Amino acid sequence: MGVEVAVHELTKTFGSQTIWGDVTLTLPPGEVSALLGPSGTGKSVFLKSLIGLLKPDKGSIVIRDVDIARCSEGKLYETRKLFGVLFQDGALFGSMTLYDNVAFPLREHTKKSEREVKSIVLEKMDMVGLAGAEGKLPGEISGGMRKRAGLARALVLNPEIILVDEPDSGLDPVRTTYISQLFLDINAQTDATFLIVTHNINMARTVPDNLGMLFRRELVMFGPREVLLTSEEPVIKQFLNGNMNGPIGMSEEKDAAQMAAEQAMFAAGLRDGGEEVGGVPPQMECSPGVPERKAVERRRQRVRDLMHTLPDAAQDAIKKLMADEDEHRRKVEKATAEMDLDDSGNPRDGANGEDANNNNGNSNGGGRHSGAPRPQPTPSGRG
Ligand SMILES: Nc1ncnc2c1ncn2[C@@H]1O[C@H](COP(=O)(O)OP(=O)(O)OP(=O)(O)O)[C@@H](O)[C@H]1O
Repeated sequence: MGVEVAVHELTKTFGSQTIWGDVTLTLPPGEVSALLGPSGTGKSVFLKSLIGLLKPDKGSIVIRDVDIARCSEGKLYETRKLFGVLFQDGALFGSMTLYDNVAFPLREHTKKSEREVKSIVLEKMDMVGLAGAEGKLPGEISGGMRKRAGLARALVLNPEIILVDEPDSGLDPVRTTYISQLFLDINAQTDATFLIVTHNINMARTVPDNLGMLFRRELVMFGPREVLLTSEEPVIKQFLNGNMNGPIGMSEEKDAAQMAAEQAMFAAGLRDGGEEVGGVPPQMECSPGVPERKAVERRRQRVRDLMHTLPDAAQDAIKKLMADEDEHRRKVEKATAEMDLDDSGNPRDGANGEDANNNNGNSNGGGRHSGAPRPQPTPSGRG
């Protein structure tokens, strides 16, 4: 299972500029979390602080009992091996083939033979859907493929924490959805803890288990995604609706006087440019054939435990989604059972007992193409 990342009262400044202060959040092990925030609020600085590339001024980041905000260089080096990072453009070496790019961390940080390197590189390239493209140069492929190659490289050392910086930058909406599903597939196959920094509202609404937002030099909120998606907090509503009506301004936050003047204009009918996107959509699923994410059941338990601490609107949304999800599972199980029966209602060869379990429940298969594809009925309301 991925590891927990516990951030406590973290503060980062550059000179007299406080980027954010007293940030406290815990990335639950093996779950997918996303961090939102207007441009310049320090999301990338936060990612860099998590991997120890930037030193915070105050607070702690505890991973497996090591506080990487103040540990020795040796411990930091060791702890960094738990991380895989996908930078915005994939950060590939332009003169190397995709194969050599993906092999790079293995050749740099391990003593594996070229045969072992090849087996790992091919496995990870397959996981990200790039099998066959090993000989290409980064300049010969699309931006989306470069990101996937960067992801394959981030995976070769089997990271337990995967950080992703703005995966949607430069991608069209369809490719953004594909890469979002790839993150969930990889989460299912590795059970690694994910943190995705994004501006993409659709991704934020449908992909993560948990959602947070940075604004005005602080973490406005962090928790199960239903909490942010049902929040009445003006900055969160404004961001999720992508409109001009709220505290986020053109280049910085608005002051009270400007807010009041604008409110009057919006009330008088000035259009705010956004489109109201209310409610909590169902979470995206993994690709057919990929084992279920282990995080799903753990998160359910965790959310049930903290349910009483959540706002009413979030509780209602969680209960409804859980009921829908149960119904969806029942349909999938029924369809799977029907698929495993012949016309006379008898189990088909190999579809009984252990064999059937292996096909559906094998989480050690690694590749996204392993295991029999499962039917995936679409839950109601899914786009
Ligand atoms: N090494 C540095 N030295 C000084 N200031 C820095 C440094 N790195 C980042 N900053 C400042 O920190 C602030 C936050 O930057 P950051 O790139 O983390 O924002 P962001 O939220 O990721 O923005 P975007 O969404 O536009 O990528 C900016 O004002 C930036 O200029």
